[in-house]
Amino acid sequence: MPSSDPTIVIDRLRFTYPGIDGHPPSGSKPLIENFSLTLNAGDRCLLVGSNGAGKTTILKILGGKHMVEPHMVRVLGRSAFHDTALTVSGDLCYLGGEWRRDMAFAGFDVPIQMAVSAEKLIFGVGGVDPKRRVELINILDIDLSWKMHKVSDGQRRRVQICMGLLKAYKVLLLDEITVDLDVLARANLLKFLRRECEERGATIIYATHIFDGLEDWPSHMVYVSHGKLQISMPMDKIKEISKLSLMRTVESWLRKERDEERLRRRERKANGLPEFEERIEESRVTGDPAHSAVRVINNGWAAGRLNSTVAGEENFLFSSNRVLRQ
Ligand SMILES: Nc1ncnc2c1ncn2[C@@H]1O[C@H](COP(=O)(O)OP(=O)(O)OP(=O)(O)O)[C@@H](O)[C@H]1O
Repeated sequence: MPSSDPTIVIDRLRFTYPGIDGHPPSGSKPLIENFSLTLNAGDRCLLVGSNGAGKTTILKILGGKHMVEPHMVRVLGRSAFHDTALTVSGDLCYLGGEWRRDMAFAGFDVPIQMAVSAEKLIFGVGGVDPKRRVELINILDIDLSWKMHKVSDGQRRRVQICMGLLKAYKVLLLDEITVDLDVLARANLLKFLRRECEERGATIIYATHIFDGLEDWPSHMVYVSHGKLQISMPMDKIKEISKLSLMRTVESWLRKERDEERLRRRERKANGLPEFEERIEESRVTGDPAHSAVRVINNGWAAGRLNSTVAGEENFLFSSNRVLRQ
């Protein structure tokens, strides 16, 4: 029986990406601010927002990849960053950006395109219920003899998703993982995920820009803009308020946000200010490159259990910051 305690509690979350010394650059504005959300066992929450709104950041914080104060984010009553047993046990599972590029296999990062069979990869994941494994192989229609360096992107993704879902998680965080899947594979996967919530009481947060086949999937919707929670509602409430389809509803929210943003930019410009708000990083200021000749070389490196890629090649104007939890 699933416990009646909430599975996810976010309480006035505030987060700023760390600078080179592991601390937020002084004077920087938090990326995520005053963000609260509670979800229970069985909830399927769609996380939506425009590019750069903060969805991935929120999922990574929930997945224990960024450090925040322990009381701000509780997953299954624990702090994911401080309590590594949450992810090690498989109770908390995060499938997102880095996972799409490399995959965690038996505790190691191995390239997704190596000359190895799907069978070897899938059966290499230990501590798995064999019935669940067979079910996932069928749902994702995987041919176990596929060699990973000779399959299509979508086929490779199916193997990867299968591996990611093998353990019976209690909380699953999905950062758009279905981009390469064909319509059938995506529909089957969504059906499977829904059943996981209904029958096992799993909680899923799914960040996506693709609304095909999602009309009746979520139990909750969360809309985030500029790191702030705009809407958090059960799906039936959303349907009461908006008579539009899910995609059109989200489109109307984003259009309104963009129009307001454009108006703000026009006003800034009219007042002689730079059109785009300047962002403070380290002791340097970045923003509209036309207004700032400064190159950004900070990569959010923080000591301890955080690492990051280091850019700073001569021709790079902007680095793609990446702070990862090992
Ligand atoms: N490592 C980092 N260091 C500093 N800023 C970052 C870092 N990663 C992301 N950001 C900034 O945080 C903001 C939110 O990024 P995030 O990836 O969470 O957005 P998103 O909603 O997932 O966007 P998308 O829909 O494009 O995936 C962006 O403005 C981005 O520039």
